[in-house]
Amino acid sequence: MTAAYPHARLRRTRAAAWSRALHRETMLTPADLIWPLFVTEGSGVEEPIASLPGVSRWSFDGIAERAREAVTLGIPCLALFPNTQPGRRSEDGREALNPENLMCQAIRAIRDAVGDGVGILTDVALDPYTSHGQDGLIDEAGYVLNDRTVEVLVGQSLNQAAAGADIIAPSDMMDGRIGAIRAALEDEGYANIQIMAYAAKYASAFYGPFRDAVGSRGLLKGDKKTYQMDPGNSEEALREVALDLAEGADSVMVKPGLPYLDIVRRVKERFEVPVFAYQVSGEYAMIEAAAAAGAGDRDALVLETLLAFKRAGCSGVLTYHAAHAARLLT
Ligand SMILES: NCc1[nH]cc(CCC(=O)O)c1CC(=O)O
Ligand SMILES: [Mg+2]
Repeated sequence: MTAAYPHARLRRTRAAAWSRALHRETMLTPADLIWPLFVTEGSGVEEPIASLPGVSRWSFDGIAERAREAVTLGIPCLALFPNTQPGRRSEDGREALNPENLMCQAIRAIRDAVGDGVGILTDVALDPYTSHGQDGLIDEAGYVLNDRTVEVLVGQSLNQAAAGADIIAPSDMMDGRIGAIRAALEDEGYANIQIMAYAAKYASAFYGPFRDAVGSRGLLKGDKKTYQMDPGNSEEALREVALDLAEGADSVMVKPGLPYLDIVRRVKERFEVPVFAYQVSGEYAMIEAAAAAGAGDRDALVLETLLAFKRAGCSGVLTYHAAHAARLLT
């Protein structure tokens, strides 16, 4: 044991700004951020999303512009989510396999704009492409079929890989998809494409604004509780992570973020692998609403919450505040 009061005074090192800087254990930099972007059709289009104030869907030219901004801001990675046109959504989500879908075109627009100046993370799941808003194929009763969905997810992953994705990020929570996708990537010569597995993704009430952004909120009947995790579970998250790592994931994701930092910590301590968190749409909206209501300073709320992810053990955070935070940090 070290000295006790009055020899030990923890306030000593807090007394001056220089000393607080010197003793700070955790740092947040723009390199810790992944910036999610919503893609829509057309050109010169910016569609604000009402439930995500400050976030818009962009057509390819706008996506390319955001990529240039990311390079300037030092944000290393973009995550893409499409708002598929209603006419291209179907029961089986086959638009996910179209080499000309919004995701693939956005990948190419980013490459044309900045080359490999940013990493491109692509979401694998069928919800932006299905007419029923579920992440996979369903039977007559509406149950999401695991193994048949995995086959489609493999095709979706290869489609994204061919378009130039750097990180394949399955967010669907089907069993066995990481192993199937990894095997297919190896077979097709994509040995260096990363997989970031949404390993512990919970059936959360915080996803509402995202479903508006990709246009699936009105389509979704029921919930996703037969595949996403129960918020009461923590041991199960470790099991999910163990399986995804064994199947070939390079890094794992915990989602949502702030209410699940205990999971981040347990995963980091147990596995010592790169762990990421997704500060989801409802969390973003909550911070924006709090700031708008005068309940706190927006910039301070943003930086404190993002720093908390780093302190909990995250290598990085997927956040809609990425660009704003990076501007505050540079
Ligand atoms: N594959 C679905 C998916 N991918 C990312 C999010 C939510 C992200 C957010 O709320 O920001 C969701 C929503 C869901 O599971 O219904
Ligand atoms: Mg799993």
